[in-house]
Amino acid sequence: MLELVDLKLSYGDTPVVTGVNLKLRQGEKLAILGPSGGGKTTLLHHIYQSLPKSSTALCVQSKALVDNLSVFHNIYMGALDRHLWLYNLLNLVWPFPKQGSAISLLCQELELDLPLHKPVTQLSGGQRQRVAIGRALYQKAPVLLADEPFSALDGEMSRRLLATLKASFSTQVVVMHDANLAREAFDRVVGIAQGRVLFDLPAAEVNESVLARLYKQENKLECFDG
Ligand SMILES: Nc1ncnc2c1ncn2[C@@H]1O[C@H](COP(=O)(O)OP(=O)(O)OP(=O)(O)O)[C@@H](O)[C@H]1O
Repeated sequence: MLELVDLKLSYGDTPVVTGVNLKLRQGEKLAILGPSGGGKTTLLHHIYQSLPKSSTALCVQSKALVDNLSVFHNIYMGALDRHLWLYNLLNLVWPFPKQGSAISLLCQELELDLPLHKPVTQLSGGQRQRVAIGRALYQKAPVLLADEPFSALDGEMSRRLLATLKASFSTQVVVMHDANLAREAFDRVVGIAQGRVLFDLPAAEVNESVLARLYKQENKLECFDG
């Protein structure tokens, strides 16, 4: 579904991703791990640009929520492309019961016990993340690209929500910092540091030594395969 060959990305004259080769197959669930500043978000955005927008839900910190809108409106935005503009406009002004029930059910699934009309500015960081996940789920696209979607949630809730995502998105690329969760819930794990792919392994082969080498790459860069 996507093959990146010798990919290079930069901001202005500063290269941040170099020589990346990466294949993403349909139905695959891929986690991206690596030290801060290593190029994970930059790579994820490039992947988003390379895939058809109609089949891809993006859940990233920078494009998170519209602050002056409610939980309902922020989640409903995921479905804007499925309806005509007039339906969207009417529903945004005066939510239809059908959309209200569907979003209410989704919130229950996300363990969000909140009034749907509550402005998202009044939510905690973890609640906001779940609204953002709700919007991605409401888009009903087959592919999910997400950047640290659970960073503000506890480990157990993250596990439960990952199971929900697994059932809803056949293909996933998720940037995360929790290596245990990455190994448990994904098929493949890619390790990135200093803009390079240091390993690309089946999740079962990502052991402590592979992880230790990934996070100790400050001064030397060496690719390895476990
Ligand atoms: N808009 C930007 N303009 C210039 N440089 C940028 C920009 N965004 C990121 N960078 C730089 O590119 C490099 C890679 O950043 P990126 O956000 O992709 O890393 P990351 O692995 O996702 O980090 P983190 O885990 O901290 O989110 C960093 O050195 C960062 O400072």
